[in-house]
Amino acid sequence: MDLKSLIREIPDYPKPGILFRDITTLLRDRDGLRYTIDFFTEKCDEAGFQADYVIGMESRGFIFGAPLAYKLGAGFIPVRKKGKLPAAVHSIEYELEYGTDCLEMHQDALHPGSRVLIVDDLIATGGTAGATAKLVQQLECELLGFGFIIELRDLQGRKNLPDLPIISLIEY
Ligand SMILES: O=P(O)(O)OC[C@H]1O[C@H](OP(=O)(O)OP(=O)(O)O)[C@H](O)[C@@H]1O
Ligand SMILES: Nc1ncnc2[nH]cnc12
Repeated sequence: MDLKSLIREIPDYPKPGILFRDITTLLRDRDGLRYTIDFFTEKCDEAGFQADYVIGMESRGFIFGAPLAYKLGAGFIPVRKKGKLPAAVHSIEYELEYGTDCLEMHQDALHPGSRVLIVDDLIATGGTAGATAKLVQQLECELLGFGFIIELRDLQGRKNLPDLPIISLIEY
């Protein structure tokens, strides 16, 4: 399936100079959504990811992370923007393609030795995924790799990630 044809492009959103890759047009397409999750699962199986947990980052990472966790037989752990999680958290600040932000994860969500896969809709600069990787690695977990629906190659986000397998379904 031509997944690229289901991604809408919005110039100058949310700031001038940013070409926003809008996944809502993929999500509303029933065949596209099913194909995306099934294809993502297949790629994770091919990569040999045997995850105990899929971690997804707020908010678009939730949309793909939770169904992927279901398909892989893993649990799902949300990493949220500052102040959204109710129990004690670990926090980390990071830079976005268009700003800075802070991510948090519950302190008791992971235990040393947990096998973890980090999933998001898109990697741009790699700031979000890189910060999440640091959170996970501080907890002595086994980070298996990363999965993205979209990778913006020009921004070289991979440079901000540890040297681990990376899956991306669509590249620009
Ligand atoms: O590789 P990076 O440069 O870090 O950019 C990628 C991140 O930016 C977007 O999230 P955003 O923070 O806009 O939040 P949202 O998912 O709530 O829209 C996207 O969903 C990724 O999480
Ligand atoms: N160009 C882009 N399109 C959609 N989401 C993004 N997150 C960071 N950069 C983005």
